Amino acid sequence: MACRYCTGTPYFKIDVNRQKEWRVMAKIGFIGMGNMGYAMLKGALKIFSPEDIVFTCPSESRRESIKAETGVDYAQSNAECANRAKYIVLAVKPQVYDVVLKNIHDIVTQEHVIISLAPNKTIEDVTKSLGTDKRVVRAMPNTPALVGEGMTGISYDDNAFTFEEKDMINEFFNSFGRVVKVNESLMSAVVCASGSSPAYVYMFIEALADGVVQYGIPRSQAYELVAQTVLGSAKMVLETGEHPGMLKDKVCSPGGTTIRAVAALEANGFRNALIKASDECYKKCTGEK
Ligand SMILES: NC(=O)C1=CN([C@@H]2O[C@H](COP(=O)(O)OP(=O)(O)OC[C@H]3O[C@@H](n4cnc5c(N)ncnc54)[C@H](OP(=O)(O)O)[C@@H]3O)[C@@H](O)[C@H]2O)C=CC1
Ligand SMILES: O=C(O)[C@@H]1CCC=N1
Repeated sequence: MACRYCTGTPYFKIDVNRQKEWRVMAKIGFIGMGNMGYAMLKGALKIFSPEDIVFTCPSESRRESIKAETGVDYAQSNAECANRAKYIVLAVKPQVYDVVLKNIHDIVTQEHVIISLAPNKTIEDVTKSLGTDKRVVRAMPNTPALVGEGMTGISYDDNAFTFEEKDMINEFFNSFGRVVKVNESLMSAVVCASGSSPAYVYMFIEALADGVVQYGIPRSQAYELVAQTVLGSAKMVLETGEHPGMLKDKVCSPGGTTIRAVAALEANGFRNALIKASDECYKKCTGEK
């Protein structure tokens, strides 16, 4: 028998009375509980209570373990999850979007707010699948949401949502970090800036730690030294408002250690490597070869 998560139709017939019961039970429904869904859930629980949330994912053991860990109840199918929440987060890979959107197609109403996380799916793509009267927010969060330090870019049609809904959308994304609203044409650039870039930041931390472990610092101390430095430097940019170049200059004593390291980075194409990484990321988002 086909798995209920893989078929295009809800696996059960919707019971109208049960539907009403579900509707009042949770505000936010996560479909998919992988890296991003779990990070957002954990972050959101710093503000929302478990009763405000419902989730689903195909693996029963994962559903049980997340429920045991967080107290958040799960739905047994995508359709049930959509039926139990107003704000539905599509935290699944783009490859399974079609099947998930078919699962929830008959459940989603004009009252729902669909939050789509896939980098290459436009608001129009999702509304085409669900019906053009359906309301979609496109969002690009990142995994630091897990520790309440996420960064999310969002895009939506201002006229499609009430003030209360816009407040709730902001409250939700702010519950696990910061949020900025951008024009949808800039969402691929947001993927490069904050969606994918945590991976390169971890590479930076790992490489810098490798560099100093050579000189005898224990690895755990190397990670602490480097990670706190990244955190502090990021905070300087956010909180002082100073240009990153000025902040860099303040570290580079004339004839000192830092400028020598900076020169080595420039000689090895440090900035260029990051700009080229953004180019590749952008191309992947937009489908360009
Ligand atoms: N990871 C990241 O840093 C970021 C990811 N995103 C986007 O978020 C989305 C999710 O990514 P990510 O969390 O990394 O992916 P994962 O693969 O880690 O998680 C996907 C989740 O969806 C579940 N799933 C698979 N098939 C179905 C189905 N048919 N119905 C319901 N659930 C299903 C998976 O279950 P199972 O594991 O059992 O297959 C898993 O729980 C993607 O669109 C991604 O591009 C956006 C920003 C950052
Ligand atoms: O790599 C990806 O496709 C997803 C989107 C942004 C981060 N992870």
